[in-house]
Amino acid sequence: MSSAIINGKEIGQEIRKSIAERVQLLKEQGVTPGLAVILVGNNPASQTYVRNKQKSCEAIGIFSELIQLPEDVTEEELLVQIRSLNHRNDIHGILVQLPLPKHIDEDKVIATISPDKDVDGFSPVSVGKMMLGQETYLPCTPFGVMKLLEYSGIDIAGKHAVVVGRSHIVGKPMGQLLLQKDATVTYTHSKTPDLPSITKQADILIAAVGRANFITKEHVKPGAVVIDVGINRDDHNKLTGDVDFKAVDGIASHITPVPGGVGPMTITMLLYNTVQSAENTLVQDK
Ligand SMILES: Nc1nc2c(c(=O)[nH]1)N[C@@H](CN(C=O)c1ccc(C(=O)N[C@@H](CCC(=O)O)C(=O)O)cc1)CN2
Repeated sequence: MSSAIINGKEIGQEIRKSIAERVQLLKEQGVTPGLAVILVGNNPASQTYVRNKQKSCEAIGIFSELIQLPEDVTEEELLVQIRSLNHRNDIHGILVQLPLPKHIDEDKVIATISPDKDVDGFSPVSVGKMMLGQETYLPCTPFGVMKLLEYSGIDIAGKHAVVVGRSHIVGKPMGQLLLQKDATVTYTHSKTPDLPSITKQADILIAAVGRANFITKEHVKPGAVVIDVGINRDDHNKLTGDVDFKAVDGIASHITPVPGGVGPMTITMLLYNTVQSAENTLVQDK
């Protein structure tokens, strides 16, 4: 029997409907949520993601502004743009599309975004608050995975979750969010010896290693929930996840496809965080 598919496109659409209602309520109170997106250089994948973010904003009534900077922009020029956006009342969320060119210090750039507008949830303040379980903007991809599990009725408490990958933007926060929902979390990565012996213990397996088809049937316990965060392109530019879907289908109880799984949720949660930020300004004004 095939595994149940967790459809991120459908779940994302459902969440976007409720975000759109919140946008309407904000507009009735004189606030239009605004997102500024900074894109440096000509990376084709980044251009696509940014275009999709803008289209998604437009579809639900969020104002979006694109700031395009050349590949050779200096770090200081980029920081000047961010500082200026930090002060604008019509901008509630700021994101810098990653990756950045090598000559720019990504950490410094992210730390310059005001924590109040850090709708990507990447800044040291946001990460620190998340670690402490305090209210903050959660990083969009792991936040989206949590919503996929919730909407699919998958219990987390008491489950063994294994995260494969330790990036700042997915692997590390993913484990933290699962831990906060009372999972027992094991972090693994590409250098973990005998990886299958650990991943095979997972009730919930998160693949966020950034290698096409890295997770095969030898890694998966029958009945596990498999979440594929990978966005890899093969030589023909075909999108492939970190999980060998065909091999794992039928072994996992639930699985996310690529495309159409986690990816659409990343943008949905960005919209969610931007609207949350706009709502926060109303609370602060009171
Ligand atoms: N500032 C940020 N940079 C990057 C982030 C991020 O969250 N913030 N994440 C990724 C890229 N990303 C968003 O920026 C992203 C990746 C994939 C998708 C998505 O919808 N994927 C679709 C397929 C789309 C396609 O055909 O290419 C899917 O999986 O169905 C959305 C957003 C790195 N940078």
